[in-house]
Amino acid sequence: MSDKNLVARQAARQIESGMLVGLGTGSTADLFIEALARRHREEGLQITTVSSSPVSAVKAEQLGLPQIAVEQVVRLDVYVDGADEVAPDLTLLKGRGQDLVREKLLARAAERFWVLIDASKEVGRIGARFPIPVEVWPFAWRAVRGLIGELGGTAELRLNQAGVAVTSAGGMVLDCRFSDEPTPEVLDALLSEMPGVMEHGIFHQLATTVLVAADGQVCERHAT
Ligand SMILES: O=C(CO)[C@H](O)[C@H](O)COP(=O)(O)O
Repeated sequence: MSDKNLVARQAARQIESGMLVGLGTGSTADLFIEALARRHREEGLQITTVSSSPVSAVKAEQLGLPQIAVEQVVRLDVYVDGADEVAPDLTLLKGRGQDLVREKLLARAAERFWVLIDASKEVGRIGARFPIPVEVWPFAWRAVRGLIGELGGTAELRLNQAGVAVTSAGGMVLDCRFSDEPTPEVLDALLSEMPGVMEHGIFHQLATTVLVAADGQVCERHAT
């Protein structure tokens, strides 16, 4: 069994009947949705789910998981998702999947936020491997790129085979790099208050537990 599958199953085992569970997006989140659906089907686990993206919503529906719309959510018991990078203080980098707005909304509304990774996602600092995704209103992308430049960063408009990549919330994505990198805390604050920004991929002080799989074992790291 792959490390991703192992960590997904371990997280699914920790879900209890009666919970409202937020479903993340990505290949690890997909494996968690499958493991959760198996428990619902075979063990009669009674749960309600809410999805962070149309892709996860379709998957949950196909597997028969009860769902509510994100519009109905005020608080949820647990949000479970993957990440692209995890720093030692449990700051995350997310957003390769382009569903940042709902992902952060659910992560913030959750009592607990469990992050599922394999050890390859652990980094010394956020942005070590991937650029920081910044989701922008389409009309604002050049202006935001200019503001990123004023902070000493560079920003590249994300493209895909169809041309410009458009997120599930209708935004465009600037993949940003900072040579003289501000701390994640400072960058989080600067990007969060920047006009034209819908959301960004730094998840600071949101994860409560990171489940890390390596060599067939899962260990848990908890926020202090
Ligand atoms: O942030 C995300 C989507 O926006 C994903 O959780 C992240 O990209 C990890 O994906 P995967 O589990 O496929 O490695």
